[in-house]
Amino acid sequence: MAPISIKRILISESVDPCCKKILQENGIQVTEKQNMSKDDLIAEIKDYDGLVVRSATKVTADVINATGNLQIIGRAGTGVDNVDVDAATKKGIIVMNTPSGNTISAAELTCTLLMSLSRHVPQAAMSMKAGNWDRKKFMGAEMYGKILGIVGLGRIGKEVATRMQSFGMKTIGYDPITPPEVTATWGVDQMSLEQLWPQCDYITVHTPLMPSTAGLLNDTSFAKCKKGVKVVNCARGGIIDEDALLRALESGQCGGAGLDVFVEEPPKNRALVNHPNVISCPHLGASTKEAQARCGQDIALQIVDMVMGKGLVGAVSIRAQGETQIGSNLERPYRATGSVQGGAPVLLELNHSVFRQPVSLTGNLLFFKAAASPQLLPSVTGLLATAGVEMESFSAPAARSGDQWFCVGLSSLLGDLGALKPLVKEAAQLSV
Ligand SMILES: O=C(O)[C@H](O)COP(=O)(O)O
Repeated sequence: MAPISIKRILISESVDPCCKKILQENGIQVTEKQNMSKDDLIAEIKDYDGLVVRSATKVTADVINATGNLQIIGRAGTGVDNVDVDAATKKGIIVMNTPSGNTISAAELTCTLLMSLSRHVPQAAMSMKAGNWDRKKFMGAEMYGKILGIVGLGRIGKEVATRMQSFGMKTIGYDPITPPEVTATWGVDQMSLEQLWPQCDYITVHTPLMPSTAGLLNDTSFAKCKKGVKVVNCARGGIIDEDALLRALESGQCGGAGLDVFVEEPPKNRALVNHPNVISCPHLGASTKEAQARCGQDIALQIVDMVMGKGLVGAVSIRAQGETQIGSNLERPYRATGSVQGGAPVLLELNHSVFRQPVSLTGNLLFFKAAASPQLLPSVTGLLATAGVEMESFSAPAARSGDQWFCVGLSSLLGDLGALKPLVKEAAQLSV
């Protein structure tokens, strides 16, 4: 990968100081400006080669179109739903995130909300502050022996599962990508959502917000749940339909909700926030010193690597090298562009969170365009193994969703695409 020149970076939110320090040590000029309006950002952005954000900065198409020489949008955190990745990709701007820095913090907050819901800790604390001593009102329930449904079994879902198992909970889950045989090794039985809803005493969601997950818990799914089910959302506002949730809380179908995220932040839906069985936080999932230090460091080092031509770690979109966009085939909010020559596979250095592999990858995914035949995958992986390419894990997500892309996660950075060329040729023959 050729080095990319980045001289000036704007950090538009509160990002750990180590980020600025690392960038400056590598010769990049850094400006920090917080709480900018959209107009301020549009006026400012044209002077920068890079932008570092968290979730509050809305990097819309208007902002992206106002950029002059912007090369990189770095998200110090996981969710990129505040960035118009399509608009950035069209303009050749690389978008990258730091998907693992806040995993533990988000999982710990989820567990905190699950346990707070079971013992009404926030409500009891408020009652105490009001001068009361009410031991009857806050009768709770044990977590022990209860069933926790985890929708979305990526990094955070996995960490939540193992923590809550230590409280004696039975964990079941659903994920369209992570294979059931993998989650079984973490003690999570996978099943369809239809099977999952009626079994759960508690449900927690850990998916990105995208068309297929918006309103995942809605009137219909709440109706299928056990009466009094308690739900937690530390992922993204809108995965649980807020109006449906309020109706379910009012009817008692939902016994309580722990919410860290909202459709609008700060939330306008005061009836929801003020409901006595709702406990909420102002999007604090990643707000720990440890998570912020990791995310700040990760994004700075990833940008420095990119500047030095060492590769694109954590990229959720890459600079287009060819005509074909393959991301839209993947039913993911991420977009990948790369050169696809005559249907041959392409090596993309992409954020492994796209496929949320069960083990940590270095960020390399190998895509194969194939005739939607799951039988092809063993041939391809066999081919890679013969060539001595190590694979940490692999999946065929596209085959599962009925389209025509295969993906293999590689355990090491291949760096030199040339090393893969003979394989690419052979795999292409396999795929036609
Ligand atoms: O997507 C994320 O990383 C979390 O929601 C945290 O967002 P934040 O960086 O704005 O706290």
